[in-house]
Amino acid sequence: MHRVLISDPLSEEGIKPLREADDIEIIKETSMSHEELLEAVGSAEALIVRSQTQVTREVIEHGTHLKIIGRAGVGVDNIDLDAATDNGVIVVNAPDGNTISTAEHTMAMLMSLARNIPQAYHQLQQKRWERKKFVGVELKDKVLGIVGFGRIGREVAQRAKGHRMKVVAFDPFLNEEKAQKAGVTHGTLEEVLQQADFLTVHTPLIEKTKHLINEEAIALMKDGARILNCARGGIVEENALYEAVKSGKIAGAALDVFEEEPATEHPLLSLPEVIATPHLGASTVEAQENVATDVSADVLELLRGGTVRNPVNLPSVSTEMMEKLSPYFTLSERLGSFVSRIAEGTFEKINVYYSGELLDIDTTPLTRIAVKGILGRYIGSRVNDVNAYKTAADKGITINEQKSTKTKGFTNLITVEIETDKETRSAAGTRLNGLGARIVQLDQYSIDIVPEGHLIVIHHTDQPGAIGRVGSLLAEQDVNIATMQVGRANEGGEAVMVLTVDKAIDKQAADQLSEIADIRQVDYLTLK
Ligand SMILES: NC(=O)C1=CN([C@@H]2O[C@H](COP(=O)(O)OP(=O)(O)OC[C@H]3O[C@@H](n4cnc5c(N)ncnc54)[C@H](O)[C@@H]3O)[C@@H](O)[C@H]2O)C=CC1
Ligand SMILES: O=C(O)C(=O)COP(=O)(O)O
Repeated sequence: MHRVLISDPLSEEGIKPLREADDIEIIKETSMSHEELLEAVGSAEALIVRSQTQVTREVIEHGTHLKIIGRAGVGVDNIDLDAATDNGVIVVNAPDGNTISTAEHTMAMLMSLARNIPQAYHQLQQKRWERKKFVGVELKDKVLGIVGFGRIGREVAQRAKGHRMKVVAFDPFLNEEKAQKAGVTHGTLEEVLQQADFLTVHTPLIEKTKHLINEEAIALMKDGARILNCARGGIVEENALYEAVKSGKIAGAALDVFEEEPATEHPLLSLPEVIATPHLGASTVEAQENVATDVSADVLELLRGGTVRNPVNLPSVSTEMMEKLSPYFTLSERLGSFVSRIAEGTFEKINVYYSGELLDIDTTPLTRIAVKGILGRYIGSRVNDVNAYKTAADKGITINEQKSTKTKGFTNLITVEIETDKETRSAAGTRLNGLGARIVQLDQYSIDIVPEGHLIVIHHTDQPGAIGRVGSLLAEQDVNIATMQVGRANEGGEAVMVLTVDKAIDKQAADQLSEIADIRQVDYLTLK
């Protein structure tokens, strides 16, 4: 008998297949204390949650029999994915089931915001017939700025077009062609901020999107613009939003989510221009049935020894293959992270070439992990070697894996290349006997760096003094250079410097480096 613990409210209709299974015992306890959860998870093979239960490392480690965590919804930011992976627990979610409901909720919030519906209703309840106070704005011909053009962002765009709004969207995976197909205008983040009358965010909450809409971003927006967040608390910085609404810079905001939930005492709720719902985006009969059905199917499948449809963290390689491939996993992922960091533009194609002793083995898992390294720049921990291909396909990125007999003198060589709408960039790496992994080529330049720690990649014109100026500027920042590799196409021509440094530099230091004469591009990253 497999024990399944359900710790958040889930649709009974959706979990019917689990209820009806002879080999499943369900424990549904939706108001457990932390201690009760720790105890209950101890005997469960599956844990199914929504956004409420915080599935921390402590919870996962108490789940000594846990095989799978099912998230009946999209965002997995309440689940410690690293801890799940470390403990061999597969995490699955339900990425499609609540898209429509959340898009519809966003539209409800957009219209309520434009017409002050909650505020006016509140006044009526106080027996006040207020008409002058609640003059709204039309949506027609207004610009809706969308940040994050994934499943929900795209659905919101379609509906906003129905209201004859102009939609301008930013997403690292969106280019002119895809935008045109969707009938929206493609913009940079700055352009979207500058043009939006209403701004709505639909990204995951990951390191890169935390406080994406902060004081600086809001300053770029039109005076009197309005902001919506029906994605995750923390994408819009709450203090910055509070100050902007208080000062009148932002005319109003609609929030379904907060950095800390429940958020009944939040200062934003004291502002009359702010309307809010208690994380209701996915709370419809239909969405709840969809996500519960999807997650139940995966849980049932896995507990019976099958494969899951919506894995979030699952590394699935046979033990035998693992032995051959494992020395190359880290190298592949880091090559992917490295190239993705230096490539500019919208990613369109990923090419991975293998040669030498990698010619005769199935390198697909390595390609997947290279793709994971690349997409991780934008999607964070939600992409893994299992879902990397699907995620790339969803984003319209083609993956091409090739075997090549060109070894360039190495016994094994992996080359990861990204084609964007602007350029093609590549890096090649090898494992040297006894010395570990090395990145040996960046575009046309031969280099030799260990792919770990803090790196700075500088593209410049080969001129006397350039290296010295970089060294001095980093010294001023108290950044110690551990190694430096320089490559150039020809004397006085295009050149590259790759530095490993003892501590990470920040954007400000990188900007200062870019201001040095003859320097064209500065990228910095940490490989770990
Ligand atoms: N309020 C609620 O009840 C619900 C909230 N959500 C939240 O909505 C969000 C979006 O969900 P989906 O559309 O289903 O996910 P999705 O994965 O289909 O789309 C997310 C998009 O954000 C983009 N993105 C990532 N980093 C970005 C950046 N720095 N700038 C711009 N775009 C970036 C990705 O490329 C992707 O296209 C998630 O945070 C999810 O948790 C989802 C369902 C219900
Ligand atoms: O699916 C998501 O990401 C959501 O935010 C929905 O959250 P919920 O399942 O309603 O607690």
